[in-house]
Amino acid sequence: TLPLEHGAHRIGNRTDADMARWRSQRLGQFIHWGLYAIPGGEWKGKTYNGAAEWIRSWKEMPQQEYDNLYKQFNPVNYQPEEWAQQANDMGAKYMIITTKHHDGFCLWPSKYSKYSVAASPWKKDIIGPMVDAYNKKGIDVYLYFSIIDWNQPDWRAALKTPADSIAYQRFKVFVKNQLTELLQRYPTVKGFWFDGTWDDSWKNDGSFSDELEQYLQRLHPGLIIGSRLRADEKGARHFDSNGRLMGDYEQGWERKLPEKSADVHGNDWEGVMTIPENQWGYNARWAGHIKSSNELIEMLVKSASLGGNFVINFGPKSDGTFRTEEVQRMQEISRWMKINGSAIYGGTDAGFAKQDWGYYIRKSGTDSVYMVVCNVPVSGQLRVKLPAQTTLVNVTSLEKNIISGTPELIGKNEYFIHLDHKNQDAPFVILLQTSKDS
Ligand SMILES: C#C[C@@H]1N[C@@H](C)[C@@H](O)[C@H]1O
Repeated sequence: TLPLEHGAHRIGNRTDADMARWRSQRLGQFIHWGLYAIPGGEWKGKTYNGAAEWIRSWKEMPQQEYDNLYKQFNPVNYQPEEWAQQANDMGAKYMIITTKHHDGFCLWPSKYSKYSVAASPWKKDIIGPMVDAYNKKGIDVYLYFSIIDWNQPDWRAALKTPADSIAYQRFKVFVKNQLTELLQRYPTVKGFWFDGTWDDSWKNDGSFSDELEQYLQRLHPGLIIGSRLRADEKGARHFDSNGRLMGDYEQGWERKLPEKSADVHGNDWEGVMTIPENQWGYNARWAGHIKSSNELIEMLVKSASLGGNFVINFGPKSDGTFRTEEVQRMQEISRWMKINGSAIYGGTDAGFAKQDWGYYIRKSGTDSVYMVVCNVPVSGQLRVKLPAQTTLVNVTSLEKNIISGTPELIGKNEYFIHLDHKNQDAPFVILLQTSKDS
């Protein structure tokens, strides 16, 4: 292995209580909210094909006009308690909020930037009431923070001249000041979700990102920071030049999920997912494929079965309300989680071979293994193959009228579970109690 000063400083997952709490939560809510919700993907009658929160980068978007949108930010229907209530009903155990996206607009009245809610008609802090409302519901809060900041004159994507380096030095002080300010203002937050760390200026400064991460951990012990913050001294991101994960969990699963256990190498990881194909901020016109609640539930189940967290993204409108399709999905997921949440919370990779009918999830540290059935076989029966020296003690379903009769033993550690449940309109869950043969 290469001698790295700014590569991974820990081999293997964190074992402390803060990380165990994160690992048990499994379902999160991402919220992308900011000035981009005002145009909502449209500008002077034309629609922007990319993600709505990137509209400022659209060549036909006059950037000065975008930057002046702060004069219209006035979310008169913003009700953080309602946001927290619907997230709690959905079963989210943590929430990630964009404090500042790439456009640099701060949803808190930062001392270090004029480009914040303080300059808008709204004037007031958005983040504080949100953190309080979610924490009151027992939901942890993580702060999304974009390193890219199109509003800061000292931001550079690359350092081409000595003047660039001097400006970027000032920018790094600005970043450290804002992150310190966020931790001082919102001491109950559990971590940062960094983004916008792909440019050369950041990638080629592994020592700074390493020192910044250690500084933040000292300032706020237990802080959880994913692999997207850092680069090592050779510019490697997420995994250092020796292939070891940097940060506390793999944070690269954006709009995609691992397929099998081998894809995550036993690391903690988190997948973040949009409901449309690629819209994080509010877009008035959702085009293309819009994921159903069943699709999102299956992704959540798949993530838990592979030992990872799953975070569903929502993009509130500029007035502070949520679009109907998003409210519908929160309500449908809420109904499913109220019946089946025990299979998700504290769930992890069961170590069983994947089956066509769905996913196994082990309740961490126990012999309880949940079967989440997404595809009922035409035979109407489910094959269950247990590891060697394992006996099936009991089989129950989390809903009534799922299983018919008792499981049929068909060979060494292999059973058929016969189903009563024919018309499947959502995944259903069967709990296997197993025991190790003495
Ligand atoms: C690209 C990109 C960004 N990363 C996602 C989490 C959104 O914030 C998107 O704008």
